[in-house]
Amino acid sequence: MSVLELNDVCYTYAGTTKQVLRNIHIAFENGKVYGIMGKSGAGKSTLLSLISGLDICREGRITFQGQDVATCNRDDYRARKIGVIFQGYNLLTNATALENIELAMQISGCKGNIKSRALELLASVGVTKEMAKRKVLKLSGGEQQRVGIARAISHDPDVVIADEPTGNLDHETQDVIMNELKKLAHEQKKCVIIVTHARKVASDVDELWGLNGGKLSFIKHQNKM
Ligand SMILES: Nc1ncnc2c1ncn2[C@@H]1O[C@H](COP(=O)(O)OP(=O)(O)OP(=O)(O)O)[C@@H](O)[C@H]1O
Repeated sequence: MSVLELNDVCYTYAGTTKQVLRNIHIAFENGKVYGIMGKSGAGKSTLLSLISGLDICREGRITFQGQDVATCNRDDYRARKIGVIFQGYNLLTNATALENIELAMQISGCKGNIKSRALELLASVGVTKEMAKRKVLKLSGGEQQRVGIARAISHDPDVVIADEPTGNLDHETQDVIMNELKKLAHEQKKCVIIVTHARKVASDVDELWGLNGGKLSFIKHQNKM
């Protein structure tokens, strides 16, 4: 069953006439990694803003577990249902890896022993206790992105959105981060949606889609599935 569905979604920015997204239909399921490729200006960021609840879908419908995202409490939706991973990591650079996770957990209202849960989360993506105590700027790009992944899943969202998550990383580290994202889908049964230009990443997802001229079309399934 799908966790997130887009039905006939169109989008035009206020004050403009060009339709940036045109009649988008897609159903995302838990346990899969989706890749969305498209040229610069194809509408990828616009699509992610709608999916993540940063912007409201006014034409067509986006539903999360059957509920219309446009009419639900979007602060709650963003704080609890969706996790986001950014190309530039967007971590608090003056804070340690552990503090980044603890803060995210406090903001999203997590209860219990936040420190030990944060350390567990970091360990689950390969960040050791020693690394967790370092300021994030003293971590490599790949290590910072692991912290970014831990933060994105710190409130246990069903859907994890990654915007060019490996864009700043070398090929070997791209593989490591992709493996972490695949683990989230295949072992933790999250729905992982990756927007990417990287062909290597695109070749490693379970379902690949292309965004072209505002239209989303299916490209392929991963044979390994
Ligand atoms: N706030 C805005 N107001 C008006 N038009 C916008 C706005 N933001 C984006 N656009 C236009 O919408 C289209 C899609 O932009 P979007 O940022 O979604 O593309 P993208 O595929 O993410 O591009 P890139 O890969 O370069 O980040 C572009 O033509 C862009 O100029």
